[in-house]
Amino acid sequence: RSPDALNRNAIAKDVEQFNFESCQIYCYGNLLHTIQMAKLYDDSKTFVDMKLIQSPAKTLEEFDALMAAKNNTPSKEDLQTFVNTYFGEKGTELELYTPTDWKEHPAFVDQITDPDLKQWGIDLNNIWKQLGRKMKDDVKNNPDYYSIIYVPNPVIIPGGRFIEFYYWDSYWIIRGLLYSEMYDTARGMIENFLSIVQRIGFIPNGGRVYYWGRSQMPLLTAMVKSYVDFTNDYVFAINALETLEHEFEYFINNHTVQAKGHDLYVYSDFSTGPRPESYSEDVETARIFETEEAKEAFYSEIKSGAESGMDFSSRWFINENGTNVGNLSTIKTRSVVAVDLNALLHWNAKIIAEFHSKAGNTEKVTEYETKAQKIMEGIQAVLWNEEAGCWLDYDLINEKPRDYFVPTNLSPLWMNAYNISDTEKISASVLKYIERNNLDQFPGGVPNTLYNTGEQWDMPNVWAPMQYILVEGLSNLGTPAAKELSKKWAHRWVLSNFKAYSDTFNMYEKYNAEEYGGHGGGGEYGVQTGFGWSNGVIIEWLTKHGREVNQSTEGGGGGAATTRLISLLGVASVALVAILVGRVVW
Ligand SMILES: OC[C@H]1O[C@H](O[C@H]2O[C@H](CO)[C@@H](O)[C@H](O)[C@H]2O)[C@H](O)[C@@H](O)[C@@H]1O
Repeated sequence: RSPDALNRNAIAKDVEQFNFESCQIYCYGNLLHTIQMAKLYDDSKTFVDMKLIQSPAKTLEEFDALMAAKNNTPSKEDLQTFVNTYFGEKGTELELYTPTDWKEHPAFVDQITDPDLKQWGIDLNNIWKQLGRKMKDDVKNNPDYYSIIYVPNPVIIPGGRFIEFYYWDSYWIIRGLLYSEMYDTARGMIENFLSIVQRIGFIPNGGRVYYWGRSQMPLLTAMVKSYVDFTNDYVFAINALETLEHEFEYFINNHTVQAKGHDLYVYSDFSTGPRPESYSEDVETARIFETEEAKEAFYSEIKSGAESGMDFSSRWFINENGTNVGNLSTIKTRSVVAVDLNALLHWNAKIIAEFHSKAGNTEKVTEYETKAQKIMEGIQAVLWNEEAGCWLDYDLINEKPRDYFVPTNLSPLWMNAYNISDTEKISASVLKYIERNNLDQFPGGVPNTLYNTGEQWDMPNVWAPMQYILVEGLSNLGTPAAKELSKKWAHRWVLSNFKAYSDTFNMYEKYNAEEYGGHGGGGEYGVQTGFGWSNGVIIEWLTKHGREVNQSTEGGGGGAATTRLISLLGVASVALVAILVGRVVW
């Protein structure tokens, strides 16, 4: 099927509401094109994060005047002068913010036995203060001067180049905050998202206008569920219901495809043009396409990949032979029915039904249970693969399952998108699938795919949210063998992240499956530190596993215990050298 078979009539009723004035500067148009193609900055995201000094209209007028004066061919210096004159520093719209509910010693720290890991838990809790941001009042008063989208409450950002909120990152950040007992900050972030759905109709990929037309994994409803599980505040959930339903409908209305007679869902973007934050990169990759139409289709595929959060990965490559061997120019995200998105929409419907049940709205309970059931039937009929013994993404172009490992293949376990009465059978098949793909062999965690393409969501990179999906999914499955593997992988992840932290005092956005304690790389920007979701997952697992995990337990290659021994040996040799030269060095 061609992606044009998507129901594009419904497009963008919501996207049309995305009428920020500053989009004329930051989302599309000649100014964006000219400045970004001049490559004034090493990271293309820098320019679109800079604030305007004049209004968008005045800036465009001045830009047109420059172009006219320079015969439409301004030099790089002319453009740099223009940017220096009409744009301010990036990131000045945000202030560092220490959340008022931050606690020095949250109770989770007392769950950790190993003294080094306990200190790490304290350090991670401290990092929330470094990642806290609040918007300056000027953003509220003059939103047209910024690419950042105004939100009323402080946020915790991922870190590094990611200085604004990101939608799916926030799920693991919010869970970490809840374990750190920062309930107000967590609720504030959820309220920001609710306000965005009320204003715009959907949640963009991240908190910038240039992410127009793409969302990310719809985890808002699950964020509310997490908050309720910690606080029992069902009134909050019930008050949010109308907005949660709206977001659910946004996905259903704009992401539906048909496969084997079932309605299923694909990641899909609705804007035009290259990604503003990676503009020249996309234009250059698109050079291979001859027509404007083909280039535009490529831009859509690429932005749909960003909507999935896995930007980028061989998971989305479909070449002419129908396999995943390829590169970014073969990206076909909109033709891949993604297991995670479907399981997540099923989960959304179930949670919305549960909140309606608390409110006593029986008709709505039936409505959402029915929606959940329909999605589940599609997942079972199209995505469950008896031969593989697991769920697999489905290729709409070649009408066949994609038998390539991605952690999201197991996401129905995490989101309970399977028939509980099949638990034993599913457990046996899924464990065989894990064995067949040798997924337990990696010292640094389970990689995102088994193919090394140089893209950041491929081998050997390994990501906290994906480890979370695997570990929590196996734990949910609940059979002794699945629980044992879940625990083993959780301990391995904690210890490997700890090794990286002990070596560098950094938490990374991604790690390296092949190297115990190694960080990730590849893709179009350097590895980032901070880092929101990595910290959130570790805080949750230190809480859940802190009594058992310690540096002498298996961490992949005997890692942490060996590291400790090596550092002790290191200290001993420094001492020996000091004695030999007759000086005391400490
Ligand atoms: O600028 C390139 C891309 O950066 C983002 O993607 C990556 O970081 C996000 C924040 O941690 C994360 O949510 C995403 O999964 C990462 O791949 C951004 O989301 C992309 O839209 C952007 O093109």
